[in-house]
Amino acid sequence: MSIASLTPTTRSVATQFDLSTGLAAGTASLRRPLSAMAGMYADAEAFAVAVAVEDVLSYEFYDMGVPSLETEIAYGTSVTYPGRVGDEYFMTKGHFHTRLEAAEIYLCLSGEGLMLMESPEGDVQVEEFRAGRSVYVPGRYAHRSINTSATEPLITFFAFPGDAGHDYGTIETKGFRKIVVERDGVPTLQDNPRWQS
Ligand SMILES: O=P(O)(O)OC[C@H]1O[C@](O)(CO)[C@@H](O)[C@@H]1O
Ligand SMILES: [Fe+2]
Repeated sequence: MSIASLTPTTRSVATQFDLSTGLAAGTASLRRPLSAMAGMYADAEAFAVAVAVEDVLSYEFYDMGVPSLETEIAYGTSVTYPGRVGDEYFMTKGHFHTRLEAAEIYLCLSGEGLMLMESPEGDVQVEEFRAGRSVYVPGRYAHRSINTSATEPLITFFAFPGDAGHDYGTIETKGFRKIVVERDGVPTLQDNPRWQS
């Protein structure tokens, strides 16, 4: 292959991700400390205590700066760290896509967890993440990654249409219908007591 024959671009076409950390040296990630998750966890008291004790990094991910165009593919890695707020596992905020019909694909690189998905009509789907397993998030489904390991980060690679956009407002206002908590050492799906119709 002639590397010189590649079309010059203002953006890098190749990125080296460290498979043990999920991170790309020299590329800035978007970092979400626990304090950025106010209102997301069911146990508000446990959340306040956890943030006061130490505002740890709960997850980080990459926005590789792909143009927001239908013809482009936004991608990156996402790293959700192990931890809990009360009985609820560390998780991403979660979102619908602004273009609701836009789907997304995830490949789990390491760790273990769940993808929680929910349609506006209230259909809830849960899929398992483990190394080598992909999870396809259909269009119209809000999605949230949840790390169910007590020790290992959940590392995924994701890709979605460049013009999908992120609608965080709906989840910030209403929450997901379901949450995942640890019961007798087992990840368990239960109704979200803070969900608002
Ligand atoms: O955007 P959230 O819900 O905080 O979670 C971050 C994850 O979602 C994505 O936006 C992909 O949909 C990624 O950047 C990352 O995997
Ligand atoms: Fe998404």
